[in-house]
Amino acid sequence: MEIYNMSSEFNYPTEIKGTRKLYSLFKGIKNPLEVISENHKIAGDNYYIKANLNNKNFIFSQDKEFTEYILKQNHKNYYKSEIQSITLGKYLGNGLLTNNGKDWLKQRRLIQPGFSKTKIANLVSIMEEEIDQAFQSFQPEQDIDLYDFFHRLAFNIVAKTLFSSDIGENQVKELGKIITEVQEVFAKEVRLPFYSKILKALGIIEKTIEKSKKSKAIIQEVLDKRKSSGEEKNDLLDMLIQTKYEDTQLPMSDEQLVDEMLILFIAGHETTANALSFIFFEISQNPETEEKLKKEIADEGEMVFTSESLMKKSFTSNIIKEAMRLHSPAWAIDRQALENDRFKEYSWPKDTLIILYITGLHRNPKYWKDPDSFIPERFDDENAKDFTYYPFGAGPRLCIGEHFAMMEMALIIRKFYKKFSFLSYQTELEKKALVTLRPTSLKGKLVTI
Ligand code: HEM
Repeated sequence: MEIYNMSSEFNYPTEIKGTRKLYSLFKGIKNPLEVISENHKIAGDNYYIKANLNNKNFIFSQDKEFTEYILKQNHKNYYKSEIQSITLGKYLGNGLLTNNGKDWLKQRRLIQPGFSKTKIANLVSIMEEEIDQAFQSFQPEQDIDLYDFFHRLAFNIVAKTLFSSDIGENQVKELGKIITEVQEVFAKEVRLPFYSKILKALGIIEKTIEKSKKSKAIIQEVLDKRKSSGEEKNDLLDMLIQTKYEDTQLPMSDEQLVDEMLILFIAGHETTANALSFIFFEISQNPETEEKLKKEIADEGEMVFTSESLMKKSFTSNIIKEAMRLHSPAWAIDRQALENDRFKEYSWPKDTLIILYITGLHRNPKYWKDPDSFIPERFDDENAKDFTYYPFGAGPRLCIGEHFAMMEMALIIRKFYKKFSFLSYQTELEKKALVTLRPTSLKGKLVTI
C-alpha cells in the first residue's frame, strides 16, 4: 500500500462546515436520515465533516464505487468502527459482529457453514412451528401493532432455531428482557457520545454490563444442558458445538460459543422484525401487490412452504427486496480506516470514519429509476444482483444470516397472507433511526380471509 506523507494535505470530498455543520451535528442526533440526505443534496454523493468535539474525521458516501471500494476491494484496511467493536463489545463480548481482524476471520470460517442454504433449509419446520403458534393467538377483526408482534416472533424464532426445545419460555422471556435493556442503553451511548460519561457516572453502564453477564449465564445453562444430555438436535447450537478449527482441530471454547450465541440473538431478531414491519406496511398500501402475492401463494400449491420454494426468486422475495430497498433496517454501515487511504481523487488519513449511507444508495436517482416508488417487479431483472443494493452489506462481512432472514421472512409473509389480510390504520410510517431503522409502530386490523 502507498504510504502518504502525514504532513501533506488530504484531498477530502466536499466539506460540510459552518452553520450547516453545527446544524448537522445537533439535528443529526435526532433525525440522522433527514440530515444526511440533505447534506448529500448539498455536497454530492461523497462529503466530509470534521467533528471538533471528538476530533474525528467523517466521510459520508452514497456512491456505489466508493462503497464497493471500502467493503470489497480494500476491506483489509477497514475495521468495524469503535461503536460496534468497543461500545457494543463491552456488553456482548467478542462475537462475529463485534470482532475484527484475524480473530474475526477464524470465527467466520468456523460459523459460516452453519448458515449455508442447505443448513438453513433444515430450520423450516422449527420456524413454522413458532409462526403457527403465534398466529393461533389471532382473534377475528383484532386490532394489532404488527411491529410489537414481529419483534416477539422474530426473537422466539431465533431462540428456537439456536436452541430448539432446550430453552424454556421463561428463559426466552428473560433473555428478551435483558437484551432489550442492553440495546436501549447502547442506543443512548451511540446517539449521544458525551452522554456515555453521564451513564458511566450514574453506574448505568456497569449495571448493564452485569445484566448482559446474566444473559450469558442463561445461554451457558442451555449449553451445559445440551452437552450433558448428549442429544443431537441438528440446530445451530449443535453445529457450533461440533465444529472444529481447521488448524488445531479443537472446538470453540464455551466462552467464545456463548459470545457468538448472544451476538446471533442481537443481530438476528431486531433487523428481521423491522424489515417485516416495513414489508407489511408496503403490502397494505399496495393492493395490487397483495393480490399478486396471494395468487403466487395459491399457484405454489403444496410447495408453498418448502425451503426450495421459499428460497427461490419469486414475487414474495421481490416484495421483501423492494421493501428493504426503500426502508433498509441497516441504514448505514460504518468502518474505520487502519491506514491512510485514497480512492479516485479523494484521500484521507488513518482513523477516518467512513459512513456508507445505505438508505441514500438505495434511493439514489443515479442508480434507481423512480427511486421513491414501491415496485417489486424491478427485481425481476436478470441483472438484479448488480444493483446498487446493500441491505445485508457486502464483501467478506456480508450478513451471515442473509439466507436465514430471507427464508424466515418469506415463510411469515406466505403463512400470513394465505389466511389473513392486514388493514393498516397508518398511511405514513414514523421511522426511528437508532442503530437500526425501525418503525415506531404499525397499527391496524387483522382480517381473516
Ligand atoms: C432482515 C434481516 C437482516 C438484516 C437487514 C441484516 C443486516 C446486516 C448487515 C447490513 C450486516 C453487515 C454489517 C456491516 O458490514 O457492518 C450484518 C451482519 C451480520 N448479521 Fe445480519 N441482518 C439480518 C438478519 C440477520 C440474522 C437473521 C442473523 C442471524 C441469525 C444475522 C447475523 C449477522 C451477523 C452475525 C453479522 C456479522 C457478520 C460478520 O461481521 O461476519 N443477521 N447484518
